[in-house]
Amino acid sequence: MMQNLLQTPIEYLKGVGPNRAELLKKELKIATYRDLVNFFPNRYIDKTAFYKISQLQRNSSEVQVVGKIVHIKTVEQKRGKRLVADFVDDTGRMELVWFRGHKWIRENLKLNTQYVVFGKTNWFNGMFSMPHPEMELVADYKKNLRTAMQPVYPSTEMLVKKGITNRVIMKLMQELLQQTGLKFIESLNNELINELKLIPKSEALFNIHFPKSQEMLAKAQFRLKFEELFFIQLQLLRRNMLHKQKIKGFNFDRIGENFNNFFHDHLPFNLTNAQKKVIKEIRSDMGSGAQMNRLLQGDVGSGKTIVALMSMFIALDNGFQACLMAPTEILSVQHYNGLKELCQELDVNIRLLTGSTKTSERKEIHEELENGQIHILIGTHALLEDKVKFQNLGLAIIDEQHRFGVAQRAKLWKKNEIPPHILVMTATPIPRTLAMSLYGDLDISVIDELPPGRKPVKTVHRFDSNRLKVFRFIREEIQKGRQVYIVYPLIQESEKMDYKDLMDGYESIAREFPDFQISIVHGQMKPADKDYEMDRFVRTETQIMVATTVIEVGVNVPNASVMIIESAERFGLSQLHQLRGRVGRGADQSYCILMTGHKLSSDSKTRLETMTSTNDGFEIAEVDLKLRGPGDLMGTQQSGVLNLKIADIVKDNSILKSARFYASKILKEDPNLSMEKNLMIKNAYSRLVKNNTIWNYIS
Ligand SMILES: Nc1ncnc2c1ncn2[C@@H]1O[C@H](COP(=O)(O)OP(=O)(O)OP(=O)(O)O)[C@@H](O)[C@H]1O
Repeated sequence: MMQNLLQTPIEYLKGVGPNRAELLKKELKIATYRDLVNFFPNRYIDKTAFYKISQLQRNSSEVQVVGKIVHIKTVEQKRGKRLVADFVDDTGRMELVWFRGHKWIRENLKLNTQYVVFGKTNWFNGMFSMPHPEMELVADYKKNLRTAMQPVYPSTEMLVKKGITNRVIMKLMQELLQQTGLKFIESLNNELINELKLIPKSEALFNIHFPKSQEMLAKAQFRLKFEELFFIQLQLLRRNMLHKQKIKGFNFDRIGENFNNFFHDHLPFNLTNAQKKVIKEIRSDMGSGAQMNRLLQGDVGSGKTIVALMSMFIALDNGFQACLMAPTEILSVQHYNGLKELCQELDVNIRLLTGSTKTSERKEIHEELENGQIHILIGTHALLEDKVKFQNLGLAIIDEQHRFGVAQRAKLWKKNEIPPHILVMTATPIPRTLAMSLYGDLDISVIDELPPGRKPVKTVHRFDSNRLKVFRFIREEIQKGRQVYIVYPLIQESEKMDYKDLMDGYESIAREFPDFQISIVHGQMKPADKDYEMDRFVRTETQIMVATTVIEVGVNVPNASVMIIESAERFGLSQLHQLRGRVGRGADQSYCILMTGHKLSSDSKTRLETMTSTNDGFEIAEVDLKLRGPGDLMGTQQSGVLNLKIADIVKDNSILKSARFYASKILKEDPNLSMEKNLMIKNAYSRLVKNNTIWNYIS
């Protein structure tokens, strides 16, 4: 019954009718009573205060005054006519002004009758004037629904043009909430309501539209934000839980020869505590009987590779194969060389498969993979091809999730009847709260500690006018035997201009340093040429690498100790941090120099200051999130975190944490929400799952 009422088409609401219904649907996607209830104001105007005309301030914004019109006249102006009314109260006089709608106003306004007027005032010709005020007879004002704060709803030009003003929406909302008999079913349990001191749902929905006070508004907002985030988290956590129950995984409970051998005899350094913790988490996942789906986050240089390798050993020790997939050829080769070196003393067969693997070798790899001779396969997305068949793939590691995406992850799954365990590694720190929502389907491990003895990269900001000094510094470093990166921005919209910048830069550097060898790498080069240039730099045949951001991800040249970033104001924070991560990988002191012109926006300044003040990727990611909002962070588009109606993933961080905490607590105690006390939650949850939109649970 109540469900039905909420689903009532909006044209049945008094005051709507077919034309308005059409408009509301088109402009605001409001088609039913439910849609209207869930259409929230985006701000509120405080209407508790009344001003006397004598109290008006020249810089006041919106004010409310009671008085009467004593005279109306039309004033001819160069730019057209305007209608001016003398409006008085017992303290003074002001003018109400209209530039449009004169006829209607003249016919309808009553002289010498008390009105409440509301609007912005201007100081003009020695007097206050209020253009196009909202007006209401004091008599009506007393009758109508009053709230301390007037809601202001999102609107469109078309709506205003067609007369669906904010006032009209308010009226409709009032009609809906007070005249239709709409009632809302509670969707949280008493425990939550009591513990968090939440107000009842119906009160929250009423106060979000017509707040009785500042305090009630805050309570309404809190309740609805909590509820929104709570149900999202409940859904994510439950999906994850069901996945674990449903999707069986290989049970790797053996820790055998490879792992132990390596751990005891061949580990080149002591693992950090963070690495140990993460390996433990992975071990326990792989031995749990369920399929692992884990995201491994670790700042640049935090030592993810060794964690990947030891996880692969667990698969090998249980008689299975493993693979590692990287987004580019350069990175695959780098991983291949690195892992091969680490495994020198072990009886482990590692192979590399990329787009440029020769046909004969490729064939051999295919065969040896199928008959189990290859233990570990490393490569690019060439690994995803159907021809690549494993004998028994037990663990698939994906480096840099963002470049692959969920669909490709799924493809890896299909390589076996039972899906392999999946470990996704990323060096782009994602703030924890965002990660919770973005990767709700993955468990998350974080390496939050750098190996000991790392010297933090010294980061400075220099203006272009100081370039000569910077050049001198580059020279000194190269003379000490180090190598230098010089990076130029490359954004798609002005690819041509960027290309020109890069080439101009290259030429001026070549002129400045005729005695040094220079590599150049950019996106328009053929992969083979890129690799060739990169390789020269890796082998220290060149001292300077001029590049666009193609070198951003994962390139490892420990001897490179200086990173110069040109037009640094044009880079996002995460990108700057990634670029900086290319130096500081060896024993030497490293430097990152951010070059800019003098004109900088305040956001650019914040970014540069953040970079020069911290090396902590997670801290940087938090600032980035605050500056840009989640919309610009990679991967968010597809995730639905942006479809939040009332909560803000950045500002409501603490509500999100608490929502996550309680969702998880409830599921732990009552995984299927079958307990009596969770009935309300269960009902709301089923509606949510059925309709696949969070906000349909409101009812
Ligand atoms: N516990 C440790 N103690 C000392 N050195 C370590 C430790 N763990 C890793 N390293 C070294 O630190 C360097 C960086 O490690 P690795 O390449 O695994 O980082 P990463 O997390 O993959 O970073 P990036 O994403 O930037 O490539 C390597 O040279 C590695 O040998």
